[in-house]
Amino acid sequence: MNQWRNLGAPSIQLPTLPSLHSHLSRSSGTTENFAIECRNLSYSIATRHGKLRPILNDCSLSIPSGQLWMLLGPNGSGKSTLLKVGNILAGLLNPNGGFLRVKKPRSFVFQNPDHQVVMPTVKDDVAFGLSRFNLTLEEIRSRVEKSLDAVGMYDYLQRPVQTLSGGQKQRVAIAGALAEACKVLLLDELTTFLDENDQVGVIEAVKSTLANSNDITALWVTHRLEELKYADVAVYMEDGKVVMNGDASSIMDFVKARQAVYIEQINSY
Ligand SMILES: Nc1ncnc2c1ncn2[C@@H]1O[C@H](COP(=O)(O)OP(=O)(O)OP(=O)(O)O)[C@@H](O)[C@H]1O
Repeated sequence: MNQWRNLGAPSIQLPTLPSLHSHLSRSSGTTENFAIECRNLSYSIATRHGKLRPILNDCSLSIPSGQLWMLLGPNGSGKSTLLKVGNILAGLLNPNGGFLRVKKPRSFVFQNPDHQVVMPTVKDDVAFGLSRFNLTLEEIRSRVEKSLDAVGMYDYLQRPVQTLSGGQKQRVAIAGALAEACKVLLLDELTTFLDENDQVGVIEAVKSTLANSNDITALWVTHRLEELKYADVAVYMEDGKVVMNGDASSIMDFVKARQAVYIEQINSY
């Protein structure tokens, strides 16, 4: 059973920060317009020596519905962990403090395309998660077709999944989430194993899905600076913290400046 299809876990409201929560409600009137909202979120793991090791430290983000946000940062900065905490469903991870709300239904799509598809054909794969809803065959067919159309994979309806490229598998996985009426897509480095064509195909599929829906939101983890131009907002993380968020060009400048400092340090040794 692939986990990305599990939907419907409750939003969590963590026990701390009552004053901050009431401040949010007061200042914005409502927080309902945010698809993902976290405030001062922390997550630690217990080490073998019984100590707590912080992985996420005081992270705050408010992502409005309908937007594509990208999460960048060096290896180990906590990007995937933040996404997994946002996925809370199936008890994947439990944060230790802060406030988190993620709109439902939400789906998590993983890095490796071969872990996304489970059924023999494209249409069966997209229909797979719909069996637990009380839908007629006609409704299932309509949802499968519409969601494949949304990611540009309608013509592949009958194709055996093993004949698809990595990027096409990722798009089928996203179609599966859309068929289940997913409102939040949590996308973890989907383009890592893809060639340039597939990379562009996947990100453009996500972008056009959001543009045509208005209320689907995506949080996209990436290492690729060239993908930033698709983002409404980009977030840079370091050492488990959100260091900065802003438009693509300001984050690009920031990352390049960070890289320049790093290279200078290496060269000075
Ligand atoms: N279950 C775990 N047990 C121990 N350490 C963990 C666990 N999960 C994450 N970590 C550590 O937390 C830190 C953040 O990991 P995470 O995978 O979130 O980083 P990332 O920014 O997504 O990295 P990358 O870009 O390499 O994928 C890393 O140092 C990682 O080793």
